[in-house]
Amino acid sequence: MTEASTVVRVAARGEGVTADGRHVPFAAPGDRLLENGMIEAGPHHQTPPCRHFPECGGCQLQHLDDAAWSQFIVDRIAGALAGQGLSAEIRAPALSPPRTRRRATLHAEPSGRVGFAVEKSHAIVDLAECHVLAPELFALVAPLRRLIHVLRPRRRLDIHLTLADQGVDLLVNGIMPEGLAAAEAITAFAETNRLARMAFDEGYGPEARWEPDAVTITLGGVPVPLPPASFLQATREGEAALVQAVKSIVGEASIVADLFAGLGTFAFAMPGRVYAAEAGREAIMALKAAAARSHRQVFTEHRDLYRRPLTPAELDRFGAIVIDPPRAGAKEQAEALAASRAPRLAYVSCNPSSFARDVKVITEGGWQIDWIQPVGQFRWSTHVELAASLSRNS
Ligand SMILES: C[S@@+](CC[C@H](N)C(=O)[O-])C[C@H]1O[C@@H](n2cnc3c(N)ncnc32)[C@H](O)[C@@H]1O
Repeated sequence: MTEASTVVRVAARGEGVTADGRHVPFAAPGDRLLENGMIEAGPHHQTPPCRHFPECGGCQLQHLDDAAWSQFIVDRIAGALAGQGLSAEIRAPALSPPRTRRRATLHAEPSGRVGFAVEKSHAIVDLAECHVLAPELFALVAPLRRLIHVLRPRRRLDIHLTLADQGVDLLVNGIMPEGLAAAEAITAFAETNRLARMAFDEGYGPEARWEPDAVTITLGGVPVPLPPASFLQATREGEAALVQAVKSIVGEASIVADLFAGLGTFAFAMPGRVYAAEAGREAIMALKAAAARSHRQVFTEHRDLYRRPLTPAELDRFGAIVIDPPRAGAKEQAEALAASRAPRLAYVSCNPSSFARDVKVITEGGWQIDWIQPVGQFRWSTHVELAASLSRNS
């Protein structure tokens, strides 16, 4: 029998919850809350691997072993569905290993501190180690610190790092360096660290100061031009798990719609003809150029799917539909999907709450959820991603 003080689950924000409903920070399922307020570690409580945990805002769940983290992900999805009166088969989550994050935003203070922001604060943890970033990204932290001392920013900078085909693509927001000393320091930094690109943006758009070769990211075997700070799935492993799930849903459909297509993560993985819609101008132009160059049958449309969702009649032309909206979900598009007669739908989501809300609308139109593949690509964080298979039942 479970004691009242035993932690039985992890809440959406990451704290443990006891059988009698008390919230306990940094407690894992199986831990016990003692009378003196201390936690007695249970079998799923692991020693956090990083010295910066829990101050660093990059991770919230390093005290959970992988089994408990998986269960958290499944519970989060099941809970969001239950909130809408829904349930579904939820498969075992595909977890990305440590040190595989290929895209991250770090912050730098004028003092030279470089790292993630402290949870619920503006302070920055000066990173001495990181167990989630790909080694290529982490290797830049110390050299960045030295560069910041030369650039002498007046305010905090946001540094977007992306691992591209040619190396790391770095975009620094908040400064446009001027003068010879800065120019020389930037060139030396980019050259020594073999950067693919280094760009700066002070609010008027990115300006590349280093880009020896055109920067690309290969998606589905196609090198796609990579605009600075583009959306990409956070890890290669996460991308592969989502792509595999989407491919199994789409099957042999000869024409597929990829809605909220980004740079074409799913469009370029599809076997047949693809229609790709995306509101980001740079992204859809990159996708279009890559499709033309690689002779892929991908038809692109620069379209705001919140203001102008595909209509049921437009959707009915496709053998399968893939939708991967931002965190807010796709309320307007979900309403049209509910009325569409397209046979298959792959809904990819980074937010179980908006997913459940949209899927509720879609199922009311005669669809059913076949299964859900969760993906944990933000290791030790409370972010949850998923790909869901839906088909018409009437
Ligand atoms: C979660 S990302 C998915 C991108 C892509 N499917 C991938 O896996 O790389 C969501 C995409 O939706 C785009 N987006 C945001 N709002 C949009 C809108 N109103 N209409 C169309 N696309 C939008 C973003 O630019 C972004 O590329």
